[in-house]
Amino acid sequence: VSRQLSSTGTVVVTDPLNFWGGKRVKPREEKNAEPVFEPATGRVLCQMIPCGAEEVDEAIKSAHTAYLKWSKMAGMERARVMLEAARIIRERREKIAKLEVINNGKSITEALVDIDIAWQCIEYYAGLAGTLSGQHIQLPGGTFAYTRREPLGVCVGIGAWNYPFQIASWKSAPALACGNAMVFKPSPMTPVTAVILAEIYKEAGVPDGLFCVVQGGAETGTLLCHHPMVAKVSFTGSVPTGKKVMEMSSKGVKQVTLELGGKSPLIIFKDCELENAVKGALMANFLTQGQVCCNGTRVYVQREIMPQFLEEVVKRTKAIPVGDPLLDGTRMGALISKPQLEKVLGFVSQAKKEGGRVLCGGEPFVPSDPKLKGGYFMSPCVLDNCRDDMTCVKEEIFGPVMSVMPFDTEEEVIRRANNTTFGLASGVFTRDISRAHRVAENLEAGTCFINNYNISPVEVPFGGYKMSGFGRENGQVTIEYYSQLKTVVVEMGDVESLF
Ligand SMILES: NC(=O)C1=CN([C@@H]2O[C@H](COP(=O)(O)OP(=O)(O)OC[C@H]3O[C@@H](n4cnc5c(N)ncnc54)[C@H](O)[C@@H]3O)[C@@H](O)[C@H]2O)C=CC1
Ligand SMILES: C[N+](C)(C)CCCC(=O)O
Repeated sequence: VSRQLSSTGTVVVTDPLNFWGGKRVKPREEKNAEPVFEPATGRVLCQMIPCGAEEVDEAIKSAHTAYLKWSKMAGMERARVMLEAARIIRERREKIAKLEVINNGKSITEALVDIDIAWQCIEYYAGLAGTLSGQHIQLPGGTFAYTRREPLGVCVGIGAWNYPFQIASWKSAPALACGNAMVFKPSPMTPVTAVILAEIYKEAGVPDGLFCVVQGGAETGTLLCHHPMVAKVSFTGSVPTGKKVMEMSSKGVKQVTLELGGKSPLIIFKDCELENAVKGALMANFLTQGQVCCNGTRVYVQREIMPQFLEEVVKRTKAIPVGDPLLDGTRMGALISKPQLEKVLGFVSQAKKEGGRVLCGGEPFVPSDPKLKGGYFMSPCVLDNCRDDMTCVKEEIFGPVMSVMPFDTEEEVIRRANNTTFGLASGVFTRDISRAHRVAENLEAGTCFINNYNISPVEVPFGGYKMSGFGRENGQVTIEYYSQLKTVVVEMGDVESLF
């Protein structure tokens, strides 16, 4: 993609977006096609044509054929192929990031980070592929047992639209490292980059079919979850859909990993380093136009420093350059869709009705560039005067809206922070190290960031408590979620029969 071709408002994708058997596959029939929009312009970027039952079956069978070869390869050999895939992604990061921006609407600065995290994830699990092993257990009389760490088989990945390429990598890297194959279904709103990952794996040398991409929405997702040859489903998305995925998977007793939503608390104590706390609050709320599952959208600020905090956070929020996501200077692009923009703006008006005060933003934003007139932009919003019982504080907004609330004591703020059905992430800013670790211990969430927010090194496990899901992505522990133990018992004496 040349510089000219890849500017905002110019790209049209016509190549087939399905991938199995080692190549892109044209949809069998064009029916039920849905237009996919470029968020920054509102223009049609391509058509998403969902896969039906026969296509899903073909993809899964192709994955199974690849699994039979791949799972028999040495871990070190799988590692070599994965390292090559990571290298190719690194080499093409600009091109992939641009397509991600055109399809998703986030800024190029962020998309480049996403692509870097993607190859790092593949590199990390390549490093673990050669270390997979079991245990040797000694039993009386020289008899012994050993365990083997074996793959599960064909795994399904179902992704959300906020981190399309990164999610496909977070799911496929540990799956492939363990010897599994994966059939991945991107969100119907972001179908264009997963197939590039499939091509790169192929180029790096995986057996044909090892990483397949099927396009589609709920129906295709349902077919995947019900397919008898699928061993596991790893899902990223909303809580209601996650529940359905779990229910469907239960019919075939399939393993599930659920990365669901959140309404995470960020707690800022008066002894914090204020400038860092303000930066942390921005990182916790405004990445990817606020459409991030682990965002710290309930910002609790100790009363004494509330005025200084608000002044600084509002000043910086107003200064965020919103606009053409492909420009290097842009820090906030467009939301994923018109309905999503309307939904988020609806949360802001509801907050006003319930007594919230808009300190800045919260309005549709029309960039001066005429080609962006139809884009789904809004100005990032800070809401003050919020209470725990307000809709904007209870529900996941999935947009650039920060709700700020005062608190007085540590005990009080922990109780309020935990008063939610979600539990994905949390954060605390303080210079008191005992307090920091005590708060981290007492918060009911899968991650607690101390004196930062939303950094996600691939070495670190990521996942939810409570209704934010279970299972983990990233880190060594994820090997457990993509493998199973076989116990082999070896008798060295005679059989002592009871009969
Ligand atoms: N926490 C998170 O990471 C995310 C939260 N959301 C929230 O969910 C709202 C709705 O967004 P959606 O993209 O519609 O989320 P969703 O949870 O419905 O979709 C996520 C994925 O699941 C697939 N899917 C949908 N129904 C399915 C079914 N019955 N069986 C199998 N797969 C199915 C979708 O095609 C997509 O690939 C957003 O406005 C946002 O608030 C959305 C995406 C990610
Ligand atoms: C990369 N990070 C931590 C900002 C978000 C990743 C989780 C997600 O898929 O929303």
